[in-house]
Amino acid sequence: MPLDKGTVERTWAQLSFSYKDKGIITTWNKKAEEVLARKSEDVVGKVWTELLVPEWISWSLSALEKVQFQGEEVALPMVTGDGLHCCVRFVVRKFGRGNCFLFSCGHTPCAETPRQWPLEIRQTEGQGRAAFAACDLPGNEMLLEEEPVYIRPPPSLLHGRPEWDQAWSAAFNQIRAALKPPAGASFASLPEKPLFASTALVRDVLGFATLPESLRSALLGFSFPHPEDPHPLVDVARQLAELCKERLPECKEMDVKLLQVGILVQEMNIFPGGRVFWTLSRINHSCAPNCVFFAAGNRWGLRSLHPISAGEEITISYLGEELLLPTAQRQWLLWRSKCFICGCPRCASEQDPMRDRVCACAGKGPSKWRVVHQPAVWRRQVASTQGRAVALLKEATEFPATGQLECTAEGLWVYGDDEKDPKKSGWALVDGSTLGLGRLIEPVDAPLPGIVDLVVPGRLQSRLRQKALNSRGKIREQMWYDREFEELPDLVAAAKSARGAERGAMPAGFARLDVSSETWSCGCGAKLGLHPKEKELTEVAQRVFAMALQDHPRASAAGVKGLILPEEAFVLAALRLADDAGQLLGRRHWIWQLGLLFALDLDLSLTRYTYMKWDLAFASGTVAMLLEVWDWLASLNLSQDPSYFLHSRASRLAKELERVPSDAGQALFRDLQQQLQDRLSFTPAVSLLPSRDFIPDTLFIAH
Ligand SMILES: C[S@@+](CC[C@H](N)C(=O)[O-])C[C@H]1O[C@@H](n2cnc3c(N)ncnc32)[C@H](O)[C@@H]1O
Repeated sequence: MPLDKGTVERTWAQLSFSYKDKGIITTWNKKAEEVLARKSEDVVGKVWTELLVPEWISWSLSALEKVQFQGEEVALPMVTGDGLHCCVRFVVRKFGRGNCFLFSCGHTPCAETPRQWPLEIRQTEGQGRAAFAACDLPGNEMLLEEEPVYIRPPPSLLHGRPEWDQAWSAAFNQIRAALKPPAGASFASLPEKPLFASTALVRDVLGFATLPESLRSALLGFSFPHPEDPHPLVDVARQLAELCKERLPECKEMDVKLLQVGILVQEMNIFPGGRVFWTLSRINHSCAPNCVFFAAGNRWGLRSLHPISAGEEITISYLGEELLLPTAQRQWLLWRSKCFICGCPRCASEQDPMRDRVCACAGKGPSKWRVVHQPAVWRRQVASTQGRAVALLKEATEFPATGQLECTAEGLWVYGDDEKDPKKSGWALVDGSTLGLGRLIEPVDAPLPGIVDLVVPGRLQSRLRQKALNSRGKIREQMWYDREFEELPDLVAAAKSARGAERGAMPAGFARLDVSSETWSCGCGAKLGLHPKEKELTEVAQRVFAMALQDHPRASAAGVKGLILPEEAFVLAALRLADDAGQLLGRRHWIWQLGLLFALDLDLSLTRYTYMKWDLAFASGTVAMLLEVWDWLASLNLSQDPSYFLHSRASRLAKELERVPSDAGQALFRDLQQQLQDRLSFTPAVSLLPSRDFIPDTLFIAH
């Protein structure tokens, strides 16, 4: 597809040479100077083949000879001014046998060794075109960089136009279509909601209508759903196209169907920041991708997450943190925004580990414990440090346990048995963190991972309330979440007691959702029915934890993007929701884990935007939450390293912790701090997901 010269000249590297004059370079623009680190004055007048990697000259010449039409692509390995190599992908414009114009549409990063263009685009069955590795590709490496072909006009384009009168608003607000999930989809039972027109779609229309003809036809070469497709977005695009044709001068002469397709093609292929890319926009989605889209300042590209074998499909994720949602929710989001039902290996799997749930069998603790605290620990009649002591166990003593566990505000307790003298049987505390001590006892066979139980399901909300909430004003109840779980005491008890067993890698006792039958099957042989409250909790949690919350007008006015200003009632209800889900479904369930992420972001925001100061106990809890989410992610075996989701949060927290005053309990805190540092020692391929900024209004008090 030919590209418009005027448009590409602005940003793309451009090289032209004269065939008549034996290949002498006649143009070399600023972008070419930047990509190939060669000044125009050093290049113009030279023969262009001098810029090719010597051993690839004849290969490059024959590749160029094979080009028949304007708009075809060719990848040429070139030497930069610094003596490095990169492979530049050019769109060819040939002008007879006189001159050859080449516009770059991407390049590999400069390196010592000659590079090959990493991928090829091929037609697939059922998923349109897709990208495949052209050779074996290394992991954790930049594969290519690109300039956008097209950028959607900014919101300012819409400011102050005479068309935005009452009649426009009335018609615009009428545009909607029912988001009816297709029958048989995993998300078919999710509630039906309308899809509305947005101002971003109006920008799509104006951007498309004002494009030069040749670039418009280039855009139409990207994928989009058929204009008669029953998808609600297609319907919304048609209604908006009709309105724009009627009301906007730029669209008066345009065909409605063309405007409709213009919206759809942008929506399907656009990347964050409203950019469409020549190559990146041909890459399909996977919920366990092998590459990531990379954006840093004015540079965009593709980075591999793992080594990729030649011929393997290259995939990226169109989702952000939503990757941490269960299958039905991910599929629903992708269907809503990109009009396809994802069938990637993660979605096609029979099981959904995001919905791991406790089975009563998981409540059994290890059967043999060893004292690791010096000089000794007490065993007590009841699970409380106030309880009467029944036995003193010296360091290194090993003792059998019944498997009974009890969770109290002081932490997890195990019931130790004394066969010779039953009077000495009793409860021992596992971790002394609430007393300013470290680990007291450890299982003999399966040491517990190093995380300390500082934040447990049921206590997330009270933790924040104690530390930072303003109790002066009466908090308005949130109507969207009112819990009624009293009818399920047994389950709560089972989930609570199972807490100790939920750690680290998934123990055999965990119930995993068998997607095909919508039941949980446990390693112990139990089959659990669909939890009646899970659906209800999921619906709310999806809104609260997994989707971008609305920008507050004040934040937008201040020009700050993505800020969230929650009401105190909202924050409390969100934490209560996580608490309930954690108690009912266990700590490995996604709602509890996303609740921890939410709470972590709140903590970071509170210390940034209020006068709240860290103290040792609170800061230890924040680190423990981060470490718990990290370990959960690691145990899920997603394609991304947990640091992908957590690195930027962890590094911000590590900096914050330097300000925490030291006092009693320091050993535990230092241990947590060290664990955080250890995880930060690995730099992720990209860290795309920074913490959310919550700007607490007047609702939080300073301590
Ligand atoms: C950015 S484009 C990707 C390239 C596109 N396949 C093409 O033919 O140019 C996004 C569109 O590709 C398709 N797509 C992407 N990932 C897919 C997947 N995992 N399964 C099915 N279709 C997918 C959908 O139609 C989606 O709207």
